[in-house]
Amino acid sequence: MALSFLSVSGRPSASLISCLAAPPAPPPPNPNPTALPSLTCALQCPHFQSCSGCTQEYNLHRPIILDEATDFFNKHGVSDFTFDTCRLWGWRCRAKLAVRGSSTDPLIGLYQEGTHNVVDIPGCKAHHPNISAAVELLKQGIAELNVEPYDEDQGTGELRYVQMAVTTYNTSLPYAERYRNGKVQVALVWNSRDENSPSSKKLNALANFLWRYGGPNRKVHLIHSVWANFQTSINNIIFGNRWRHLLGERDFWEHVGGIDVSLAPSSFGQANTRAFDSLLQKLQKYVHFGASVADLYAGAGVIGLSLAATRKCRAVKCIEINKESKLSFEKTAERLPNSVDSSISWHNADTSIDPLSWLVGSDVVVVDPPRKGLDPSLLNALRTILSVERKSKPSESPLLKAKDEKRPWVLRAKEVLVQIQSKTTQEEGQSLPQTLIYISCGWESFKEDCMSLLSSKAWHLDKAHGFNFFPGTQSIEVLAIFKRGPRVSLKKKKSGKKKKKSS
Ligand SMILES: C[S@@+](CC[C@H](N)C(=O)[O-])C[C@H]1O[C@@H](n2cnc3c(N)ncnc32)[C@H](O)[C@@H]1O
Repeated sequence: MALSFLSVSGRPSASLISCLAAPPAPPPPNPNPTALPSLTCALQCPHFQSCSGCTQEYNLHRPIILDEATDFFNKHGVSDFTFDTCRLWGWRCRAKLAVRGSSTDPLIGLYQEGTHNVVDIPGCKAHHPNISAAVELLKQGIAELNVEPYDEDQGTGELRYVQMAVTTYNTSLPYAERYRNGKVQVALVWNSRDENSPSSKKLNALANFLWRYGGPNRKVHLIHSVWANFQTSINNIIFGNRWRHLLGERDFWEHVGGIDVSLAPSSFGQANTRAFDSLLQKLQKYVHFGASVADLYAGAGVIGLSLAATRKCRAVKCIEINKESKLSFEKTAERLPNSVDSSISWHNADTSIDPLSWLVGSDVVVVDPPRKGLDPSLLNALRTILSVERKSKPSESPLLKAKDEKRPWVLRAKEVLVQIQSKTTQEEGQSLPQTLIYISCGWESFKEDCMSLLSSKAWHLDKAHGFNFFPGTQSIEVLAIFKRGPRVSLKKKKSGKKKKKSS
């Protein structure tokens, strides 16, 4: 269904760009063709009132905050903000679901708003359809094998949560069929310390059940692999530290941003694969060929490595706090085309510790923080970047200071865990970034960080784009491009040129 470019009278409007937006069932015929396309972009989900996942039922192509975002960017100098409506249904390729109820009547879904009551959500309109199919299969396995869902009050039971992730990477299928035929990596969060506990027999039986009825020997091959995670803590943290691969392919590949990407179940992965791909393609245009890039809050380094491959970056440095992402980074880096000749590194570090040291030597810094936004120390380093540059005599450069660092805990935090050298020698420069690319899933924190950056006068907003990463919710994903220093108005630019000519 093609969505038109809409404008709301009396206010600047975002250009709406539509991509594949297939409804779950054919929409009812529209008796009034002049009416707004609200009904054709409706969620049509029976769980809407009870499940906390979606908060917007109509106009999925126009999240409620879109007008506010358009106004905000316009006020800050970006009059051509665009919004990509993306896929409206079946977009979620990664879901973490609670397992509660009883073995005869298991509930697998999200909490009801403000409670810890789990709402069962068969046929959820946001989930990739194969996640829903895998959940149904899991329920059958739970009932048949008498698996006890977790009881939060008592701390008893066996299965606490399940994470389902869909890979649409299947090069043996034509591109148009890959999404529909995605396979599901199932990670079962088991209420025991490790695989040696007495209940492990049941865990293995459940994994075998999924494999027998959803694995490669079935007409429809649904299950990609089965993993176990062991978690006994009584807090709300979903995953424990111990992971075990049980069945199926160990490696989970996806293709986004022009590269093959490996994602372990323990690493961060974007929920909306197709929308993320659109964002990466847009982002690449803002990075010049041969740039040196710092990718902060990097996860498994998907953004940095995609830039290394598509923008022939001189250097890419990824900084991530979760050490579980290291293996996925290494696998992805190994699969980069041979033509990639960047100096690439992945650091298991906290961006908020000595953040300036991560910025030095990069032309472009990409930040993709969690919903709460930038760490205050990083925000401060970005705000004061001009003064650091001005004050720095060559002998006092931030880079040299970083090299003189002696504090063992700071040195430990900066340890390079993965290093791939470029074939041609690349000297790390001492420059500070001229471009800041901010990717945000938290609109409120983004606004605050953005205003703080602009008020410092160290940066101005150059471009901004929105992506419908979470249709049916209040959230959008923002890609904002900041450039160093104050905005140079077009008038000034023109008069500057004239002066040059006449002199
Ligand atoms: C929104 S995710 C983005 C991941 C990655 N850019 C991607 O698109 O796959 C945010 C990431 O920041 C990491 N993170 C959170 N706080 C951090 C910190 N203080 N320093 C470094 N990484 C951090 C999280 O572990 C997570 O992987």
